[in-house]
Amino acid sequence: MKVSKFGGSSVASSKQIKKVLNIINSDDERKIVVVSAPGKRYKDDIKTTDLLIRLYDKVINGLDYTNKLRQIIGRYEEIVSDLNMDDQILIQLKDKLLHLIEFYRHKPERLLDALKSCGEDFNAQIIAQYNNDLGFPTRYLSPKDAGIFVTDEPGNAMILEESYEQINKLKNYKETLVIPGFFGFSHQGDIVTFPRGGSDITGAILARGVKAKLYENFTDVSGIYRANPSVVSQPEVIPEITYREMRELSYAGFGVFHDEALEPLYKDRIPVVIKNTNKPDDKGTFIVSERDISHLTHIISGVSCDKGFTSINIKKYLMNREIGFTRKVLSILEEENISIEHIPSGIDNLSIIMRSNQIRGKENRVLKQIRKHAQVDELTIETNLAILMIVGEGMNNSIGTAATATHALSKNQINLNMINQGSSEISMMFGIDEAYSDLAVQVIYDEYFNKKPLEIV
Ligand SMILES: Nc1ncnc2c1ncn2[C@@H]1O[C@H](COP(=O)(O)OP(=O)(O)O)[C@@H](O)[C@H]1O
Ligand SMILES: N[C@@H](CC(=O)OP(=O)(O)O)C(=O)O
Repeated sequence: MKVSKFGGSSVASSKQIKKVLNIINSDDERKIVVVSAPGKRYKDDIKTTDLLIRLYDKVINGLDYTNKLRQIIGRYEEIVSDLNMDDQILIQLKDKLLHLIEFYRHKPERLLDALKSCGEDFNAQIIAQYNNDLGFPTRYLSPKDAGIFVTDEPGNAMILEESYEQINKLKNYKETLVIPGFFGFSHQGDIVTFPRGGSDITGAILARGVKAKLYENFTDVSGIYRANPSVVSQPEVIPEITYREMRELSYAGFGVFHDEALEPLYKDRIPVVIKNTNKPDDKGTFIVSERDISHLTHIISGVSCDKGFTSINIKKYLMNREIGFTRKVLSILEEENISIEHIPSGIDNLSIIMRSNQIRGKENRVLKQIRKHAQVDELTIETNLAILMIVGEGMNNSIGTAATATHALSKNQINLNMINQGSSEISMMFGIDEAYSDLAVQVIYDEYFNKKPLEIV
């Protein structure tokens, strides 16, 4: 059995939905289908999820929201009418939105999640009904009926382990199931969404639950490129990549597959393939637990860069001798509920790197607390930092990877604020100024994929 997830661009219009259904109906093993909300039909289009967030903003600010409501229903109206379906369903969708607005008006966090979930929920209902009308037995299943129970953290849900037992029973359905991505239900019965892009997570949860032989993730590109295609022109597609390589690359900005979607998959070693809805015969990229690195064509698999980091830099003479120093500093961040990403350090210095949105608005308080409790010699804060990540299983067995990268960056006047090599030795991380992030990816791509011969020891 395969679980197949179709992203927003794959279900953005009736034309795309027909392609999706051709793919599903051409393979009997595609029994569980996860769909996103209608995404962008063209470059400057607005995703339905973003329209729903705008609707929420209007409601919460007491503004007239009729136009926003019309715009959202308009997305589904276009699909329903192009598919020649009965437009009665549109009345139900509108009533559902109005009911949610009324019901949760005084519970903003609940309202936001409930409205956001409608994007995928409405699409799943329409797609299931249309395929069933075509004569392919198909059933819409809500995440509640599918057994997707999650933690009660609005916008940031995590699957509860006990869900998997109920999800496993989905194997018993005779029909093809269409399940909306992006949300689950708390034990109290509330809708709770995953982080943005979270339909990938729903697909992964279902794939693990039914122990699928393959999790297919259909999108608008023919696999994972070695670098973001909006930064590097026509990058190569990666044929095969391991979970841990993918985790590091998606952490640092490979938006094509959600980094949290790997977690449910890696324990049961369920392989993933990223494929193109518009070119389903292209091979795509396989994400697997292990790959043979004895005949590598490239030392590194890919390069990515993510912006929006902040670094707190601390210097203190004899820091290495002071027991509990790092703990003292980290507990200040913990008290402020700030999660941190990296802690590169030396004998007398320590940097703590976090996503800027974690510390925004709390900077002065945090610095004041560090000064007060840690008696440091120097304390600075750097914003607008980017993290450049060079990743590849081949790095472990090769020499000179770091030298090649640093040489390429320095030749292009890109200053390195920080270098960190993970103990896994499959990645190297550089802290650079945000302004250089695109250039850094381009020069690393050129260095490794446009000319560099292999040197394996
Ligand atoms: N390294 C990469 N490889 C492939 N696509 C990437 C990469 N980095 C960023 N992307 C972008 O990810 C997009 C697909 O992800 P997403 O927009 O979430 O698709 P979907 O609508 O299918 O969910 C691609 O169109 C591409 O622009
Ligand atoms: N629709 C949600 C969830 C999602 O996964 O969408 P997409 O498949 O378009 O990335 C979002 O926009 O965040």
